[in-house]
Formats: sequence, structure tokens, C-alpha cells
Amino acid sequence: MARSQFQNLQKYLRPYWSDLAIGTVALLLANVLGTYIPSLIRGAVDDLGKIKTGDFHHLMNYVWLIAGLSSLMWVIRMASRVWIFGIGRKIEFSLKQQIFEHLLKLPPSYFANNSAGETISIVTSDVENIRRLMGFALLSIINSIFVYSLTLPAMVAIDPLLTLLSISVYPIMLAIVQRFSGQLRDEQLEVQEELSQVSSLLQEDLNGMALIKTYAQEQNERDAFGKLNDRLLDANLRMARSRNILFPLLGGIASISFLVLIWFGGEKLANPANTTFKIGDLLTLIIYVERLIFPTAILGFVMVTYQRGIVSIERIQGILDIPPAIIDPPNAIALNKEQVTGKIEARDLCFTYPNAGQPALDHVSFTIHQGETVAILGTVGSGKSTLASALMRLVEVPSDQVFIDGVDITKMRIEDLRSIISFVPQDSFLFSATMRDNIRYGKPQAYNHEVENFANQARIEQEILKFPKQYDTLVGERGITLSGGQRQRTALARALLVDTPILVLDDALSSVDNQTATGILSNLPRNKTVLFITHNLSAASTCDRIILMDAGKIIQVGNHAELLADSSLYQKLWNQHKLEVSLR
Ligand SMILES: Nc1ncnc2c1ncn2[C@@H]1O[C@H](COP(=O)(O)OP(=O)(O)OP(=O)(O)O)[C@@H](O)[C@H]1O
Repeated sequence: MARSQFQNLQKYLRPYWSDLAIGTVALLLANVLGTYIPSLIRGAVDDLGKIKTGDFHHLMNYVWLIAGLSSLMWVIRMASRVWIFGIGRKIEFSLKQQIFEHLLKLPPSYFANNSAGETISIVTSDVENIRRLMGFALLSIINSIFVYSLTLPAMVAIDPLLTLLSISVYPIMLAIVQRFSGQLRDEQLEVQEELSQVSSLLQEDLNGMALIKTYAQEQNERDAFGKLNDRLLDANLRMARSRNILFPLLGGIASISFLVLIWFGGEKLANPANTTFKIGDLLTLIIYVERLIFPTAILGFVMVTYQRGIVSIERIQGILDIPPAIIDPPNAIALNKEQVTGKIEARDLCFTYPNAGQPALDHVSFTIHQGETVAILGTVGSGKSTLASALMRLVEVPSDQVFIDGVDITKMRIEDLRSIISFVPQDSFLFSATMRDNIRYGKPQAYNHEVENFANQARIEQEILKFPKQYDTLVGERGITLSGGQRQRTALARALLVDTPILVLDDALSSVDNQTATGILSNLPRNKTVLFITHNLSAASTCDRIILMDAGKIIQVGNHAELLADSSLYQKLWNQHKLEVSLR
């Protein structure tokens, strides 16, 4: 086992050392009893002669003792399973929690580069593999160690030669296990990867079902799924083949020791020169060998579980080792949210995406004052969304380039920064919950009147009141399907409810008609600083100021009248817009 893998196993087990210690002691006790009981049987068999003399009571003593100790052993063995399997369950729970919490901190690039299906497969099936490794495999390994270290000396004490003969096949078993080890690991890895691919495709197709139907692509998707499913089947069959050879082989070889014992033990008993070896000895050896068969035959299962677990640990560590998106600097400035006014400044802000040839933001400078509503307009790909991401540090901006209330955002605690900005993207996610719970998602304890007030500000209230259960109407899979515009206004109500000094709308009213969008903007609280990223010139023209961007640069700043007076890009866009409106 590689050192790092061993360290990982230790790391997972460390919090549960007391459970492990209790479980191990219980297993030890069960095994001590398991080794002692056959010696009682041996005594009973050797004393059988006494029954002939009428001493039946003597035999019954053995019977009661064996029955009592066997019951005790059964109870202790059960307890050991409860403790040790419990460790696996607890590790499973805490790993899921840990991965989920880590996922919340990962940069958007992780989610862009890794499919949701693959991540889900790691959180479910890989974590389950670790549960089996830390439960079943751990118990089996500890149990095997005890069985061997207690049973073998007991067997040697009866007859060293017969013991040696009966376990002479075990090196063959170990060689077979060794031979299959690497192969099973590769096959397991392949199964897990194919499974991830199937989950990813399934997840993507479920999300894109409307698109599949619109473009009549059912057959293509069916073929693609069939192909991946087929590969998963092949990988599973390959692994099943190896397992189906390995397990019966191990069980069969282990049983040979049984036969060897009957053969040579029987011969020894039949030998007239033998005076010490009795029938009770042979019986005890047979019981002991039987005790060895199960832990030995199960070695194959343990090995597969181990290989699976190790592969899963690697995959889980793969996620856990990704550094969190942006971490707080040492001595990060803690903001007093109530005192933030919402003044935003960019000074020569530059940002280039990793592996991109062109900067997405190229020496961008501006100041937006408290309470201003500023529209950010621009051609597609001009850097508007990147600017919003930079403001929230969803992308890492250089220090001393973006300031809120004069404080460099890279020096603030991330949590504080994000708690003073409400961000509404074009496609906001709504949960399969009621309208009320969706709106108060950012402030779950909000009162009903707050929810209604902000629904009204976002101009969605009238529609909610017409829903079957009004604010208690379910949204999504099991409930009502909202239109694009209704979704956007619900998301806006959610953002308004958290009441932050800064509101960033990233194309967040694109599915809302001009008049409603303009109405919403003009009714926003006057003390809020609003960044309104849009392609909607009508709504933008009503804003206090407009920042016009092109190819990552700011090319014009001013209010509608000022920009129109300047015969450049804005004038051209406005004339086009007027023409479009007149043609509608
Ligand atoms: N995650 C990313 N990785 C690499 N490049 C990106 C990424 N996101 C955006 N870009 C690139 O950065 C540039 C600016 O993109 P951005 O999304 O900020 O433009 P935008 O003005 O919001 O466009 P639109 O109006 O189409 O929404 C574009 O060239 C885009 O291709």
C-alpha cells in the first residue's frame, strides 16, 4: 500500500478510534471464545467414555457450558459488527458532508470542466465504496488476523505436522490473490469511470430533454446512451468474470485443507503405533480448519472491496485536493454591512481568463456612487458578465483594482463581500419549493409581508395571486412551470429581499417586456447601487448613467442624452433600436 493511501485511510479512521478500539476488543473476545469452544468439544468427545459408566451429568456440563459460551460469543460478535460497520456509516456520512461543503467553495471553473454526473457519482458510489472498505473490509481484516493468530497456535499445540499439511495450500491462495490484485483494480477503475459517463449523459439529457425533443434527436441520444451503457456492461462483465474465477477458486482451494486433514488425520488415528492422537483431536482440528476457511475464502471479497475503496479514495481526494476558489487573505477586513454605502470603483481593472488569448477586461476604470443605477451595455462578449463576476470575486481580480466604499475587495472577507451584493443572473435557479420559499431563499426567516412586498417590487405579485395556491404554489417538477419572465422576476424578488446595498442584474430582465423592465428599475429603492447589465436599450436609457463596453474596454460613459450627443457606437445602437421598435 502506498504511503499516501495508508495516510488517507488513517485520516478517515482517526475520529472513530474509540469505536474501532471497542469493536476490535469485541472481535478479539469473540475469537478467543471461538478458539476455546472447540477445545471444550474436544474434552467432551474425549470424555465420551464416561457416559458408558453412567456419568451423563458430566457430559451435560459440557453441553451447558458450550451453549452458554456460544451464545455469549454470538452476542459479542454481533456487537463487534455493530461498532465496526458503524464506523463505515459514520465515515460515509461525514465524507458526503465534507465533499458537499468543499463543492460549495470550488471555483466556477470546476463546474464548467466537470460534469454534474461525474461529481454525483463520486458523492454517491465512491463514498459507498469507502463505507464498505471502512466497514466490511476493516472488520474482515481484523477478524482474519485474530482468527489466524489464535487458531493456528491452538492447532499447532494439537499436532504441528497436521497443521502444516492442512495450511500447505494457503501460499497458493495468496499467490492467486496477488495475481488478480492489479487486474481487479484496473477493472474496478474502468467500471467507475464508465458509470460516471453514463450518469453524466443521463443528467445532461434530463436537463436538455426539451432541446432533444425540439430537434428530434431522440434516436441519436438513444444511440449515445446505448453505446455508453454497453461499455459499462462490458466493464462490469469483465470484472464479474475475474471475480467469478477468483472467489470459487479461493473457496475450493481452502476446502482442500479440510480433505487433507481427514486423509492424514484418519491415517494417523488408524496407525496402531499412535497413542497420543485421539478422535477428539482430529475433530477439533477439523473445527479449527473450518474456522480458517471462511476468513480465507473471503479474502477475495476483501481484496475487491479494498481495491474499490482505494480507487474511490483517489477520486474523492481528487476533488478534496482542489484548492477552494478564493480564500480569505490573512487579516481580511471584516465589513460592517449596515455601514456600507455601495460606492464601487474600478481602477485600471484587467482580467484575462486562464488560457484565453485576449483580456476579458482591459484597463477598465469607473466610479459608481451610492444609489446610482448604471446600465452596462455592450456588444456580445465585451466583458459585461466578467465585470459582474469580478465585482463578486467569482473570478480572481488583482489587488488594488476594485474597491467598494474605498476598500480593496481582495482584502475583504469573501463572505462579507458577497453579503453586500445581490446578484441576479439571466438564468436564475429556482428550487422545487413554494414561491414563498423561493423568494425568501436568502433570508429563510423573512415574514410573509416582506415576501409579498418584494414580489410586488419585482412585479410578480399579481401573477402569484392568480396561482392555485398563491405564494404556497409549488414551483418546478411537482408544481407550476413558470415562464422565463416569471422566473426572472421571482429571482429578482429573492435578490431584493436580502436587502443589500449593491444589486447586480446580469441580463436578469431579458425575458421581461420593456415597459415592465423600465417600471421595475424606476421603482428600485433609491439608496441601492444598481449595476444593470443589459442588451435592452429602452430600459438602459432610463438609468442614471450608461457604461458602454466593447472588447473588454469601456468606450463611452454618460447618461442617455450625453451619449446620444456623442456620435459614436451608442448613437448607432440607439438608432438601430428605434428602427426595430418602429418596425414591431
Ligand atoms: N469562463 C470563461 N473562460 C474563458 N473565457 C471566458 C469565460 N467566460 C467568458 N469568457 C470570454 O471572456 C470574454 C467576455 O465574456 P463575457 O461573458 O464577460 O461577455 P458579455 O459582455 O457578458 O457577453 P454577453 O453579452 O454575450 O453575455 C468573451 O470573449 C468570452 O468568450
